[in-house]
Amino acid sequence: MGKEETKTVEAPATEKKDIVFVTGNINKLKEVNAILDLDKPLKNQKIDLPELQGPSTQYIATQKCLEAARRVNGPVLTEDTSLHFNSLKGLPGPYIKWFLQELGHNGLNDILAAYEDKSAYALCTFAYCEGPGKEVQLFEGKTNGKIVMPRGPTDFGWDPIFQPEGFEQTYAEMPKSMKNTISHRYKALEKVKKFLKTLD
Ligand SMILES: O=c1nc[nH]c2c1ncn2[C@H]1C[C@H](O)[C@@H](COP(=O)(O)OP(=O)(O)OP(=O)(O)O)O1
Ligand SMILES: [Mg+2]
Repeated sequence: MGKEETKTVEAPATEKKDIVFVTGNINKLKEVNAILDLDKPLKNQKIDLPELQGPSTQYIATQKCLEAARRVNGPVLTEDTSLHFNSLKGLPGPYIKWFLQELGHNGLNDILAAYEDKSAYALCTFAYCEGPGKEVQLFEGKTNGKIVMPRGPTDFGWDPIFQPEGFEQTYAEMPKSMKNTISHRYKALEKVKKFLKTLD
């Protein structure tokens, strides 16, 4: 009887549901786990969530996170990455995935051929939602750089054509350990880390 009682008292500690990181992108997951370096890595569900078009990266990130919370029915973290060309007033921005898919690295360079200014910035937006219909909180990280002809391994998105400010290498050329200390994702995760601590 005493044992039963003890169990009941301990229950609240495990009542809190684990946060699920919802992404269809394996490379994001790898970087997030490398950067967060938690004792207990984030749980992951591979769902390629629909992404609405919208007036801002914040709007798109918020809607995606709400959809993730609905599907998982619990606390979720989602992430959106956009790549903004300054000459194009920030485009392709959140639509970079489709531009990259259709045009490739060379095509993205071609778009900028008409402009002197090749500067760009990578923006990472993490979104947290505790459950269906709950408020969404956003955490942003931004890294400035420029668009260059592709250099380095081609295993992750537009890494070969993004050269961060202050570096001679593209994201793709530098060791992962270097990218993970200067990247848009790293900067956003610094904020996520602080926030996660407040939940403990
Ligand atoms: O650090 C990065 N370095 C290079 N490329 C990157 C990076 N991070 C995202 N990417 C690519 C993937 C996708 O082509 C687009 C973002 O689109 P985005 O919707 O956020 O990613 P996704 O659909 O692959 O995964 P998710 O299921 O989390 O939405 O930029
Ligand atoms: Mg996506």
